[in-house]
Amino acid sequence: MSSDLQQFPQMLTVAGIDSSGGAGINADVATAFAHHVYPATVVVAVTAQNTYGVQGATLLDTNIIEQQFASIADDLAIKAVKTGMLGDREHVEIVAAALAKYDLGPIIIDPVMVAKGGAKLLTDDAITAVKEKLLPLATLVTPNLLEAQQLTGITINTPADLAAAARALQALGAQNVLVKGGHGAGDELTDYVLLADQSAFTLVNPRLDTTRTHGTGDTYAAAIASNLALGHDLKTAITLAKDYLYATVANEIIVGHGHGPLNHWAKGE
Ligand SMILES: Nc1ncnc2c1ncn2[C@@H]1O[C@H](COP(=O)(O)OP(=O)(O)OP(=O)(O)O)[C@@H](O)[C@H]1O
Ligand SMILES: Cc1ncc(CO)c(N)n1
Repeated sequence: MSSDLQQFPQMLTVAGIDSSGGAGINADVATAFAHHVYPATVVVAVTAQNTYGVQGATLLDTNIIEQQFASIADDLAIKAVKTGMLGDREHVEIVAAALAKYDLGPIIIDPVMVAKGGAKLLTDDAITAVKEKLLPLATLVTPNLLEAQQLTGITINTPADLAAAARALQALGAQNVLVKGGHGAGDELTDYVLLADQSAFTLVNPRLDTTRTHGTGDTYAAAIASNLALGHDLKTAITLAKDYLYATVANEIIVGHGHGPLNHWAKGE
């Protein structure tokens, strides 16, 4: 369908719902709204979780997942898409097929594998499908250190290892790579970015002394997708997203008793 009316910036998140509201689709929607971007959602999984951990998860029937994509593609003008929790191999493949079928703009793949409390959000046998089906579609892939190691088989101990892992992710087909450093040691956290033109840069921030970091990875990728939907280039989109993420962690809100959610009002814009 077409219209001459100027469409409001729109992004799509393809992920799981978090009953406690802090991660997954909930974080993505909050992030998009805070960026004045309209979020559409393809729900892949429903989770029962809170700030202590994940108590249950159900993957939706693949037919309704395909239908959600079709409904959105028939009507909305999506300018960027991000994926989060995809659950298992079958769901990774269904999502990859839909991403290849529809033009949804730049594709951010957040290869979510394990939740903060340690619960698995992706089965082991799905990792091959992520590598073979999703990464070749990725404008940007945003693994944390553990996910980068799982996807590449490279143990990351040094900056050289980090650079090698990012290159290996490009070799698997991702055009641009952001390896997040939240799981690193020390007082400073370093994210490493390798762009398609082979230029690389780091984003360094102090580690904030807080346990309220539920949904940091989701929020980061959703902020990048939102910035791309707004028309920013990728480097600017990543830099602005990092600023947004830092503010949401730095300005704590007290919700729950474990790894609490972020403050999406922190920027107040
Ligand atoms: N305590 C903290 N202080 C400041 N920044 C943090 C903190 N924890 C995480 N971050 C930032 O959040 C971003 C995402 O971190 P991380 O590597 O933990 O991703 P993730 O494991 O995908 O997150 P999630 O657990 O939500 O899936 C990184 O840029 C990291 O620097
Ligand atoms: C639904 C969902 N997606 C992603 C994560 C990882 O932050 C989570 N805990 N829950």
